[in-house]
Amino acid sequence: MKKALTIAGSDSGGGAGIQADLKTFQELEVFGMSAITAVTAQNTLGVQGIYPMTPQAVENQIQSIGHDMGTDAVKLGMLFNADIIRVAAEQIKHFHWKNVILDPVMIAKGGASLLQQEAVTALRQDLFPLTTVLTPNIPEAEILTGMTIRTSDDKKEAAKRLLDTGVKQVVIKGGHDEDPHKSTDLFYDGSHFRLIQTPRISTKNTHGTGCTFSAAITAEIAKGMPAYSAVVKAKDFIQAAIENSLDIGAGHGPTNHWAYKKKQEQYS
Ligand SMILES: Nc1ncnc2c1ncn2[C@@H]1O[C@H](COP(=O)(O)OP(=O)(O)OP(=O)(O)O)[C@@H](O)[C@H]1O
Ligand SMILES: Cc1ncc(CO)c(N)n1
Repeated sequence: MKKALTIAGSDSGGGAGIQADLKTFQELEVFGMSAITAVTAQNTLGVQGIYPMTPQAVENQIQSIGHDMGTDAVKLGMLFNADIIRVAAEQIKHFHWKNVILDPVMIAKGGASLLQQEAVTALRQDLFPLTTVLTPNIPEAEILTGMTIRTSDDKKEAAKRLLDTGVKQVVIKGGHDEDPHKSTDLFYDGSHFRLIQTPRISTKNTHGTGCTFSAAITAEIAKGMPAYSAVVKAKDFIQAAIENSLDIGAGHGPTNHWAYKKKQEQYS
């Protein structure tokens, strides 16, 4: 049984954060474990409250896993502040964990800040050098590179700049780009650019798309799949999850974590 650890925030609404990660791990048949960085009071309408854990609490959770169970891959999501980022980086180094997927979560849909502004430097300095796959959306990639991203060439330039910081591979996600027909993610490993494209689905139910996508990458890497193939599979997973999204709540509803597996079963 392969294992995956998510170090991230709790979403009481169940569509993003730790909850999305564990649901995705379960569907992709890896054993999911978690270290919670913050508890959010959240639903499909927005974030009503954020309660960060102490850095010690985060450290202790990671150590409990490291000393006993170990993990085949680690996913990092909402980390909230620089102290939590430092603790996560130290523990990843301490346990020599190599498959690190960093989703640099900054702002929730609706605008709530899930990462303190001054923590961006810690993210770059402490975590980027340990990162196997970085998965920013367009606004996050803009903040991390200091450039505006509009065109496909801008995405490529941003990907190059991100690799200069020590990250091994990057996927710049296309959920926020302006193409009304396609949602295009750009993968870059330092030598080849690859575009992963799917039809854009017209829906308001996109809460947790980013978390689910990077959790699927993590699960596949934990099972031994190379990074690019893991990203392609994760794109299929999130496409099915958005296509069959759940109309729960009055705002941005969650994606459907069952959909990918159901689709596989139908065709087999
Ligand atoms: N409307 C859509 N139709 C098809 N694919 C989409 C759509 N929106 C997002 N995606 C895909 O979902 C994945 C996550 O991308 P997105 O840019 O939404 O992440 P994010 O902004 O980090 O998500 P979150 O809102 O959870 O933080 C990507 O693979 C992207 O291409
Ligand atoms: C806890 C949490 N992590 C990440 C996101 C980004 O989708 C969110 N909304 N909530």
